[in-house]
Amino acid sequence: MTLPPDHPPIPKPKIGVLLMNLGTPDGPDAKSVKRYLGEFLSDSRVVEIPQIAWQPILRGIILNTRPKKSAHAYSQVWREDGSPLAAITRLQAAALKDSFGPDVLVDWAMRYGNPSMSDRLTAMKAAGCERILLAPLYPQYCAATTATANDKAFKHLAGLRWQPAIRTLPPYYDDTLYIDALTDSLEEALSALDFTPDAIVASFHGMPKRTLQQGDPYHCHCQKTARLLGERMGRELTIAFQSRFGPQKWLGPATDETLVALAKAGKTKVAIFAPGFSADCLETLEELSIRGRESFEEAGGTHFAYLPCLNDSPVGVEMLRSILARELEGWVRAG
Ligand SMILES: C=CC1=C(C)c2cc3[nH]c(cc4nc(cc5[nH]c(cc1n2)c(C)c5CCC(=O)O)C(CCC(=O)O)=C4C)c(C)c3C=C
Ligand SMILES: [Fe+2]
Ligand SMILES: [Fe+2]
Repeated sequence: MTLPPDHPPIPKPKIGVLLMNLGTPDGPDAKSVKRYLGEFLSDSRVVEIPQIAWQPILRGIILNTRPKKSAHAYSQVWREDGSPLAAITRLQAAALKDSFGPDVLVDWAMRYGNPSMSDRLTAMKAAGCERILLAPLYPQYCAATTATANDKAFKHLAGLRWQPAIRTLPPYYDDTLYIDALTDSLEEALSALDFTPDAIVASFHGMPKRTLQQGDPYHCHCQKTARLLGERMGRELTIAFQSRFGPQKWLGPATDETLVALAKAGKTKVAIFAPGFSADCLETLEELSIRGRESFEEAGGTHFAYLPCLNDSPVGVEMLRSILARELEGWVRAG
């Protein structure tokens, strides 16, 4: 059908899959980190203190002290292709690119920083995506991660005359595909070690404890992932929560304290991994692999191994492909 000359162009209908992760600074320097943290920590889903009280603390204290320290941490893990979190998410999107047929576009975006969700959603619309699967890459649901990523996408859609139809990827913390992928990945990494760990620590990102009482299912999702994984692997896992921030009480036990307690209890050989992160990042490569090792060894630990996230490993990508394909059912014919 030919359109009248004054009709806006209508591209061939397509489907979009948007992988969404947290975000990261553009560079490992204090200025970039300050910009990133300013956006991240101003999100009221992340810091649930009224903005009128929080912004003076954030702008007056935190953004004048933390960026320099964090920039140093980022510089220790920065790769040739950029921040690990962004580089790995980009590789995951590239690996999934041709998975769902020629009419399905796969792209990626960050909740804070670049590439921005608005940019990538605009590009998807321009390419003809009339249906979009938003995929927050967080296995365990948390308002501070999953919900805010979806919120940001919906805020962008609120400005569109012609909105695409939307689906969101549910959390997959207890999905057999995820538990199996973690099991395969961990067993391979454990069999390559030159020691047998006395303990295996599953470290999840922490959250303020009151979010559990307020009804966020994050804590329960983490516990269930660890239980299912332990059952599947036939070994006990030690669960811990990392990255405490600010003076409030956070979910525990804390990862740093757990590592020290293990070493002091004579469990001097430890392997640690972070099942809640779909990609290695500052929190795993610097906080666990560098600083975690230091505190463990200072407390008397002798053998320490950090086991990588699923990242863009074949088993990790295959798991993502399967859960995304399931969410696309009815939009894309199986095949
Ligand atoms: C109140 C503060 C924070 C909450 C709540 C929080 C929740 C949360 N975060 C992740 C995943 C990641 N966080 C990362 C970095 C990071 N997180 C906080 C604070 C909170 N996180 C800060 C201040 C930082 C920045 C680094 C620093 O200055 O220490 C990252 C890594 C980003 C990267 O660039 O590599 C991830 C990933 C989850 C899953 C979560 C709640 C469940
Ligand atoms: Fe965080
Ligand atoms: Fe719980």
